[in-house]
Amino acid sequence: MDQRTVAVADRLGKVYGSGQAAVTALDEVSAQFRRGEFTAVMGPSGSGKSTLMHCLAGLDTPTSGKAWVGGADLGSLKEAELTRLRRDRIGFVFQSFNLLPTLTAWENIVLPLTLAGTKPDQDWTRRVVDAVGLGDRLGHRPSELSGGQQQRVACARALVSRPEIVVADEPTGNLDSRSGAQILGLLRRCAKEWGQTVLMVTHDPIAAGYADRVLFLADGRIVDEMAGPTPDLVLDRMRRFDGQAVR
Ligand SMILES: Nc1ncnc2c1ncn2[C@@H]1O[C@H](COP(=O)(O)OP(=O)(O)OP(=O)(O)O)[C@@H](O)[C@H]1O
Repeated sequence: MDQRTVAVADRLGKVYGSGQAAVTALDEVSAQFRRGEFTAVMGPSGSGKSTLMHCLAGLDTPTSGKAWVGGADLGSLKEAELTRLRRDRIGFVFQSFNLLPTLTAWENIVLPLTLAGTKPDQDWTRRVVDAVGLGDRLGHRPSELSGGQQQRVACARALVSRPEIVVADEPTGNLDSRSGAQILGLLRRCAKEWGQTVLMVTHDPIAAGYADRVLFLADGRIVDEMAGPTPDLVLDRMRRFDGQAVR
């Protein structure tokens, strides 16, 4: 294994339900994710993108195969160890922001530290807050912020504990293109400047163009990989998903 490998999917399989109702969401998916690498995961609806991310981030348990993070086999961890790993090593950004409405932007950002009972690393927190560029909006509640600003708060919250891995599930799905570009630029910076490993699910070829590589899933399998993606190349590849719905 490459020394820079931070996360590994090793023949991951996931079957939901059983018998006639069984759905194979992942079918022997193997992939490695390196430090400082920004990977986009694409594929038709239902191809297993979210399931793959959730298994890699310890939010879901695979039916077969293994997920490794930082040398730890997630399947061998006790629930408390898994919770700690998720808290300390993985930052999550979701399409729907998931901010707490009663807290200010600043309180939302430092919430993971408050819950963990740790003091913010002042220097790092300042860098994160500067990077998301919320300026004088830190005292506002989510309802007083635009969607783009809310997602920037969510990104800062994901980054404040300085995780090795940032997992983003359609982070720009609810944003206009300008706000989306700010989020994507920030995720790129996480990888290039701060050496974090970024995994992003997206349906958008423009978003995928910010990544270092794209993994294409179909029917729970990796069917292709593209290094140095551009929106045009990605769009081209998506059109070739035989007869499958492409959003
Ligand atoms: N909790 C669940 N119970 C049963 N089936 C599930 C569950 N979660 C996902 N699935 C099924 O597993 C398959 C893969 O789902 P997944 O959400 O990973 O796909 P996706 O590529 O992320 O889709 P989308 O782009 O629509 O979000 C789908 O057929 C889905 O219906």
